[in-house]
Amino acid sequence: MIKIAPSILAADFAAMGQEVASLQAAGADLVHVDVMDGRFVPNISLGQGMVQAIRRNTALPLDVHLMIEEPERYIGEFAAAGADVISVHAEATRHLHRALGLVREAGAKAGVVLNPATSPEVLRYILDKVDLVLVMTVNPGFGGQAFIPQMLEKIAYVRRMIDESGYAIDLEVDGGIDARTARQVAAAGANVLVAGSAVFGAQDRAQAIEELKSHARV
Ligand SMILES: O=C(CO)[C@@H](O)[C@H](O)COP(=O)(O)O
Ligand SMILES: [Fe+2]
Repeated sequence: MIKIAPSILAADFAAMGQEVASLQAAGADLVHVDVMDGRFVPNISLGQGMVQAIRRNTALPLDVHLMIEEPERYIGEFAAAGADVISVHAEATRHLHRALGLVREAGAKAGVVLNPATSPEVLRYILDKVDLVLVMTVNPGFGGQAFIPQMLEKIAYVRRMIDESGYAIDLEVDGGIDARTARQVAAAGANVLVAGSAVFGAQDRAQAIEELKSHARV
């Protein structure tokens, strides 16, 4: 089953309540929330207050993508704000294993994110600690970037690692996902697709989500 997680980075921030509320009826499975600190990535987006406000406007699970240095400092606050999944970048913490444990202790599902240049080998000893692996298909920091095709090989490699581990772990991809790349990433083994521009840039969001799902059915 393919799940679509629209990224609210591409939404109208001045109308976030309505933007988020419209997603469930449009067929979204999760709401992807990009948190950027201006240090780990060269952009600042939103924080715990916005996550709380989004929580009040949807029953969909909140998939919080932390693009912040030393994410362990804020895991408790994002969990309290209503995050269902909290994903931390492997590159942003010295103690990835501990950070993932903190996410689960805080009551959220734990995700680990890999930048395009990061080897999937970093997952080798932590697969028992994660509910989700997120393979970045662009360099994090901005919406609307072009998909990096070399990531298809990494997605397929991570899919094999997950299947061999025997754990129930989602494989998410993020960045440059449209109908064409949706088909490619799903064929490589991804089952959760983040889409910002492809959903919020469409005239009809329900149609855009259905189109992504139908292209990903392989
Ligand atoms: O985490 C990020 C960017 O850092 C993403 O979630 C983007 O917001 C996805 O946007 P599109 O590439 O789909 O427009
Ligand atoms: Fe993201």
